Amino acid sequence: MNRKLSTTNDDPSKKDQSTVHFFIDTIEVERLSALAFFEAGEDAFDGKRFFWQNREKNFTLVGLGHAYTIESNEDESRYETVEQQWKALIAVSNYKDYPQQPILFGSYTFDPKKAVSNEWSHFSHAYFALATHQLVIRNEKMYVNSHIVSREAITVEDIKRCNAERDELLHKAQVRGSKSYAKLHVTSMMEPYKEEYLQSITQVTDKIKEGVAEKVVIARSLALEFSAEVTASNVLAQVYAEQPESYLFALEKEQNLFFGASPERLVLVKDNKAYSSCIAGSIKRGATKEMDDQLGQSLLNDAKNLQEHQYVVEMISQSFKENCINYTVPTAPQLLRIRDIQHLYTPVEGDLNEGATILQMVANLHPTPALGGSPRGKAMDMIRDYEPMNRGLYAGPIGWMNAEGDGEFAVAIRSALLQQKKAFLYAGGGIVADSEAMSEYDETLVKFRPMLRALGGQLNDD
Ligand SMILES: C=C(O[C@H]1C=CC=C(C(=O)O)[C@@H]1O)C(=O)O
Repeated sequence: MNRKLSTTNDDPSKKDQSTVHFFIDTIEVERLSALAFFEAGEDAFDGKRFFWQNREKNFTLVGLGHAYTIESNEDESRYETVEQQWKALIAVSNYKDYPQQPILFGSYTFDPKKAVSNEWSHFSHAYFALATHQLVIRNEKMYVNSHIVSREAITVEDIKRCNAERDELLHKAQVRGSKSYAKLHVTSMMEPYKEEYLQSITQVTDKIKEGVAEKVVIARSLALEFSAEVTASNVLAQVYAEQPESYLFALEKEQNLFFGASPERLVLVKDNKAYSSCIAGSIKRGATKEMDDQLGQSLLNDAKNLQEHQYVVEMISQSFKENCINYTVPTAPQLLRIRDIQHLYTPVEGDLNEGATILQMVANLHPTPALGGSPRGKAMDMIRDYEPMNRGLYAGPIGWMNAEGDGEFAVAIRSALLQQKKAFLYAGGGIVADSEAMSEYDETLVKFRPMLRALGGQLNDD
């Protein structure tokens, strides 16, 4: 076990120059379920927890409690604000003395120019947290970090309290394990603004034919109600069991839980290399292997989907060209098959320019034409004008970064917002000149399916 008292330096907030103290403690643990650790925080840290697992399942991060939060409602500068505050906080830490670095986790809304409203009113345009107790499981090794950040001097008593709290959580998680939950009971399912959505597809298609934009992604929501309050641990356990091949994420803010299972990497930065993925163009899975292969082949040869995909490849390649010394992009897409859907997929990777950071990449890449459109500015204007809802965190960047600037962000699709007895699910699709409203509608039904299944809801054809 490593143990050190806090280090101090200037305040990370630009506004206040008083001293900040940052205490870190790391212990290595064994036999701990990430879900059980999340659940163990249910009483003491309700509303202040997060969960992340990467697509490859070799990195899991769970956060309980907030040692430090960074929020911003700025438009252009929200990426910079998070970056500066995190760097300033890290500068006062002695993280190099520990086997596990502190990690900042959080998410950005899809569109900072659109005021957060309706179900999203509790969230900021940037919402990040350093956990009080942070579990990291990486390549079979497990570490729990505890963090205290304070303007007051950190006393031996504070550290004792923090360690006792951690030991209590570990005991709870190890002894109880993760619970098994009864199936959730949905009492109503509504499609808000269905007519407006169908109409918006026609309007957007007409505008694209007029040459206003090439591609615009339009989304809609489903609203569910349950017979009883649904807990975050319950939902997370369902998502965990149901979506083995995606990024899993969950982020609490007070009584709100934003969660999902996304196939889409926005960017991974590791040892000065950057990796992104172009995912656009979709078709359902087939009931038999033959049907599945036929559907996959027809997707690989479908001009409309290839066009939708190509806009994403061009934009992400351009971003890599600007931010990397060199980069590689395969010449043709392959299939990415996940439980409910198949996508066209092109991975992109490159060696980052000196000094380029993960949040600069996130700012540069988001929104790709897989969630916004092409050209970006025109597509965003059309989403603001025609899409009949507020996306909030849906389709925004969600992920983490460590003290040395490595990290990963996914695009928060296949996602939902849970508010006790209510949930809102979100899905969209790329609209090009020859898109048809009803087939776009059907595609959203396929994309709703993972979160709907996790929440115990059913579509007519299930
Ligand atoms: C907008 C969504 O998916 C995007 C990502 C992959 C494929 C897409 C498509 O084929 O339209 C969408 O661009 C969503 O899942 O809500």
